[in-house]
Amino acid sequence: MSVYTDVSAPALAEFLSHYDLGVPKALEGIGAGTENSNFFLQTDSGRYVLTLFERLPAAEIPYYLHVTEWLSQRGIPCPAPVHARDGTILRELCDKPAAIVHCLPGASIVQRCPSDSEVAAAGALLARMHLAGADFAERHPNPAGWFWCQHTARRLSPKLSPAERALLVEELEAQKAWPRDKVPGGVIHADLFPDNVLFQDDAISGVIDFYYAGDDAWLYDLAILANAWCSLTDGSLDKHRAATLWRAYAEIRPIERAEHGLWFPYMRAAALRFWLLRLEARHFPRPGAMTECRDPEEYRRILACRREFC
Ligand SMILES: Nc1ncnc2c1ncn2[C@@H]1O[C@H](COP(=O)(O)OP(=O)(O)OP(=O)(O)O)[C@@H](O)[C@H]1O
Ligand SMILES: N[C@@H](CCO)C(=O)O
Repeated sequence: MSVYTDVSAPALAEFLSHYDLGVPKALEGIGAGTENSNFFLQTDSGRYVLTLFERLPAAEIPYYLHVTEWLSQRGIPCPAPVHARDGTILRELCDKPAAIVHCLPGASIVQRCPSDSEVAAAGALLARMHLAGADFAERHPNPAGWFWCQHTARRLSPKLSPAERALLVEELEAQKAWPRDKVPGGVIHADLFPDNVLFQDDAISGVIDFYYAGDDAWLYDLAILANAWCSLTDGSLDKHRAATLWRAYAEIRPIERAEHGLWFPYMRAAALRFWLLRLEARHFPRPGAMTECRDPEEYRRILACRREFC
């Protein structure tokens, strides 16, 4: 569970006095998620999500809120920020940057494999999101892109076992040659795992958690989905599900010839990135009241399996 900061009733009341959202009825900490403190906020005008940003510097947060506002205005079901009376979308609560966004209906898939139709829906939604974000003007390099991977690998190295360190060194050496800017790209979500997609009546009703979004290759975003939605327990790729994902995506954004040869390298690059992300969370944990740590081994296994393809 992840709620790093407790919000008292007086602090909430002061915060809400800047918004036209009516009287607060309930504030409930959300257990899922690892990065921020999230709360369902019920007021007499509706249901919202209150986020206190625990990791991101305040200066970077407006980008994420602008992206979701832009995409939601273009038909992507994502959490549009609520504007305070003075027009701002980012304020401060308990000495943390904080925002209120609209609460989306539906529930994510938990403790089961996504079905073919759910995988296809996720692929199609990702393609729509890429196209909807194509004209978004703010530039923001992928915060967990190649530069971050190299930096995090150096930071983690003394904490790793000899076998983990050897794997990391080999991967950095192999992956440094792969092109990252010669293929179509733009805003990518970069964390579209099943827990960040809400379904209602078999259709996607919400895409959440844009706090890793940034500019990168669109195919790399699809590779993140392939690992997250189409991996078996042993880390191997369910090729049937991956083909379903690819087809559904390509029907909406046809994949260019230059991208085809990068499909497997990008899955491997995406596996490395999430292995590092989880290792970082394990070896450099943030102090938190309730913290869920995801297993780095899952992504080490996925990485080991993707190495067999390229
Ligand atoms: N706009 C929203 N509408 C409905 N539910 C939401 C919304 N935002 C967040 N949630 C709920 O809160 C949970 C945690 O949110 P989120 O995934 O953004 O957490 P996080 O800590 O920011 O990130 P991460 O998943 O990367 O660790 C989600 O699983 C979902 O249940
Ligand atoms: N989706 C990431 C967590 C960061 O949002 C993971 O599964 O490691």
